[in-house]
Amino acid sequence: MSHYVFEAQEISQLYKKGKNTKLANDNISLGIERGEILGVLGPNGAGKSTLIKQLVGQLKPTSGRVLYEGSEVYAQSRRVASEVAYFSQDPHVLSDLLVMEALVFTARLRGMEARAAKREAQALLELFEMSELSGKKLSRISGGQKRMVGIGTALIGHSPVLILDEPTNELDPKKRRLVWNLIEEHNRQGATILLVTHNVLEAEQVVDRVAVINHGKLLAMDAVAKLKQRVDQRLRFEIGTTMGQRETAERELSAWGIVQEGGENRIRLLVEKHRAAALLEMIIARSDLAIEEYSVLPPSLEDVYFHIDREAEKGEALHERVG
Ligand SMILES: Nc1ncnc2c1ncn2[C@@H]1O[C@H](COP(=O)(O)OP(=O)(O)OP(=O)(O)O)[C@@H](O)[C@H]1O
Repeated sequence: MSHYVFEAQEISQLYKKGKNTKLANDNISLGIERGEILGVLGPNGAGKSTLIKQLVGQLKPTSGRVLYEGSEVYAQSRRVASEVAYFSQDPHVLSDLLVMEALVFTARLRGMEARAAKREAQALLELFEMSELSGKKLSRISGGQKRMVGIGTALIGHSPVLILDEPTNELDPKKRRLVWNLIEEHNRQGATILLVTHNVLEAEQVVDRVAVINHGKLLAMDAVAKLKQRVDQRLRFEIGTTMGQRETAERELSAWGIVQEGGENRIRLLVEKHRAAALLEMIIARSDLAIEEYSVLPPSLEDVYFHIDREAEKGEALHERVG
């Protein structure tokens, strides 16, 4: 048995619409190891959903091939459908069903006996604190509630492989925590899990390895700790400014390190360790910068992600200049 559950071999995806073409994935090779949680990180439009659709056999790569358990994914679509639970970003195929029906129907498709399917569906709805919605149509419940039903359909029946595309989008903090716990629990019970998310800070707590994708290219793939070594000579400054004053502070701070998106009046800055003391002195001395609070932290997976992306962009710019 291959130790890879899924393996992508040099896959590319060229979307064509009239005269427009888009190379969504560019020569990606990767393997998903049995029993791991692999996180796929990348900004909007990076090519993550395209990669997942290729892996599960919904989209045939323009070139390259995808193996599931060592053989071509297309040659075994029924096996993939019964073993791989896929939670897509748009899980509304079941929207004409009632909440309970959607869960039971999915469990039955995975081979569960009717009574066991109903029991598990009820248990999941109870856990989600959504039992009172069991007789409601999916099209009549809120976006977050629909997502939870989608998560339920991914979890019900305990598939050996889970593929989750943005599972915690639109969820409130309590539900997000619940979903991350359930993902971890399924993994402890042996499931291999592929997880696409923008929520890097939360994903960091659960993933074993991370693949970073941007512009259709695989920029890095490694264990979280290994990736963090790339930025371990840096510190993260979290800075809050007076409302409406962020830009002034940001202009000054950008000379000190890599500025990341932080929010309306927040700045996140990745700074080389040897410059941190001088930066602190500057922050304390310069009251004109309207900095109200600051903290200094070790780098997170999110910092690694920004760093890898930035390095790749610098490389590409250099490539363009040379080429
Ligand atoms: N069916 C399609 N036809 C043409 N272009 C497409 C199609 N699907 C995706 N694309 C384009 O391919 C690129 C990759 O899209 P993809 O959906 O894989 O990105 P993503 O990383 O999942 O993004 P997001 O995080 O926003 O969901 C984007 O530029 C997108 O506009």
